[in-house]
Amino acid sequence: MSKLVIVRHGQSEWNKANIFTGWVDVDLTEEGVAEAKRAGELLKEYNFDEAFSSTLKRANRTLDIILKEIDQTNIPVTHSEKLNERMYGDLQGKNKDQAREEFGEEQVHIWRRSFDVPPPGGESLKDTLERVTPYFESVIEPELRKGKDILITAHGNSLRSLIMKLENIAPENIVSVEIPTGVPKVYELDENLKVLSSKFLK
Ligand SMILES: O=C(O)[C@H](O)COP(=O)(O)O
Repeated sequence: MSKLVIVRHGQSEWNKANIFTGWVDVDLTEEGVAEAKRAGELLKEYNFDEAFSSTLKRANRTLDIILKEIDQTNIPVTHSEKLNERMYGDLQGKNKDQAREEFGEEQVHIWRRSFDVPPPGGESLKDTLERVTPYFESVIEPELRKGKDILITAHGNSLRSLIMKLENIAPENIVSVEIPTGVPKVYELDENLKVLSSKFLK
């Protein structure tokens, strides 16, 4: 049996300002740092063999803060842009409320939460899933199959892709899945990587 823990980064400066972020490399806010510390406190009983993160600072800092908090800064850490947030294209840098005024509530909701409609110049969730899943299967799954316990810090939409895969969620049902910032979700997996249990730690 192995454990997989996924954590969305703590609140970022652009989460706070309600701005589409995507690949823009913004930092955590003070509250985001506090959320990451709290995630660490909740993970004190866990012993990780390895950790993975994106190449974006908000996820990397979240991981660093958690590892420091649980006193496991010596484990191997791998960074990959395959785990980066969904590329939000022309929406990056735009305030989400202003985008709703400009393009309409429904269109913005479709861009944010539909499975296969990309925002202009950006990635759909499907595009994101198509880069996250092969990476997970080729790099992270082999470690889980060895019985290793793994921590991943990443982003709202890269983690929604992963959750779709792990929980076998159909494209029409992923629309309503939201991942809070800084709250660890723990999966217990059997040797075939079937999910035995999953829960958010609070
Ligand atoms: O990139 C962003 O703006 C956020 O991290 C995720 O945004 P969303 O909830 O609009 O997909």
